[in-house]
Amino acid sequence: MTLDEVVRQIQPVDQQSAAKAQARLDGLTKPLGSLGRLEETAVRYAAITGDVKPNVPRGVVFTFAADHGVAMEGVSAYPSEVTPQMVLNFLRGGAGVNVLARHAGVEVRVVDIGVAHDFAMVPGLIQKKVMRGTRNLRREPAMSRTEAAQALHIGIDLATQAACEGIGLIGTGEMGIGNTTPSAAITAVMTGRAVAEVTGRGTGIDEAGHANKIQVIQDALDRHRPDPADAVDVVAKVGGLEIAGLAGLILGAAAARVPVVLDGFIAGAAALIAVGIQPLCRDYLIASHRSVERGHQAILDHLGLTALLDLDLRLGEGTGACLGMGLVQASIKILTEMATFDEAGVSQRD
Ligand SMILES: Cc1cc2ncn([C@H]3O[C@H](COP(=O)(O)O)[C@@H](O)[C@H]3O)c2cc1C
Ligand SMILES: O=C(O)c1cccnc1
Repeated sequence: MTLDEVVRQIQPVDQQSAAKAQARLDGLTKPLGSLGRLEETAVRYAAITGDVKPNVPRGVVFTFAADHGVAMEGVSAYPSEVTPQMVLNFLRGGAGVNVLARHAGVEVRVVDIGVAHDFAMVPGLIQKKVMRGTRNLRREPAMSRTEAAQALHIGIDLATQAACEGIGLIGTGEMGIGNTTPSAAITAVMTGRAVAEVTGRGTGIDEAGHANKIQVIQDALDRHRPDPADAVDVVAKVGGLEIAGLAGLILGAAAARVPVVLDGFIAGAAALIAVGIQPLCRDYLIASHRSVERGHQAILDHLGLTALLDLDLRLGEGTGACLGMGLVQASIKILTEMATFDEAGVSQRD
């Protein structure tokens, strides 16, 4: 599918199914509205899928890995070698996302979309490398428009394929040392906020490192002047391969009517790009948690989303998404397994 085809395929969510799900929730044995955000989540699931009696879906979290030329500017507390090292850790099942995915009963799929390392044939790794890391966005565009489009398509294809396999819930994950820098750049451009307002400390840089990171991002925006009305331009000039891949994943999932559970700040930046390309895909998003990273709240506000959890997480990988997917599963069970007042013979309110 071309990007235009995917964009055209995305439809508004189904308000009739939402109303039916809400009516069922209102008839369950509990004070009206008392399951709060869980009810809202079940309603959103029904609106997205059009299914008012859903089975608990199979879930997959996609962890896209890529490197960043801008890491050479000292914007991260960790070296770029960590990116491929963590990819191998994901494949062995030893990372945070693996643990929380097992806890939620969801699968992790690890995608090399642009790691600056040549992996041997590693079992389980989805090899889709567009290039060995982006260019240093302080000095030149991170990617060409063609490279960004390639990364978007990889995400679209993976979501489309997952939907064909019957996957009913998709989570976003990422790994890429330096990637809070392009994410903050995207956030500044797409929300119109000042760079300092949306730039945080990522893996834990100090005060001086933080000031440098803000300057690096400001230099990039001054140099490239990305056009907020053209989200592909933004992700190409100041983005990352995993961010473009995740934006494609969101678009592909929305086109297939599969709900997407967003992780934290980097996922949020990808969502800004996806929604910039097709505003309708916003309604296919569920925000799992509010990240510690400064700027994440600005993204949630811009998208009109409220996070389900606030656990002071700042890891990424898809860790928060796994927890959020567990809550989506819980909300579906409430919708389908709980007894109504009639069924249970419980008296309704006067
Ligand atoms: C061991 C380790 C595991 C990680 N897992 C996710 N991240 C997270 O930290 C990085 C972003 O922060 P920054 O922009 O400051 O580099 C990304 O790789 C993100 O996924 C990790 C970082 C480290 C060091
Ligand atoms: O919110 C996130 O996704 C995040 C924050 C800091 C570092 N890595 C990821």
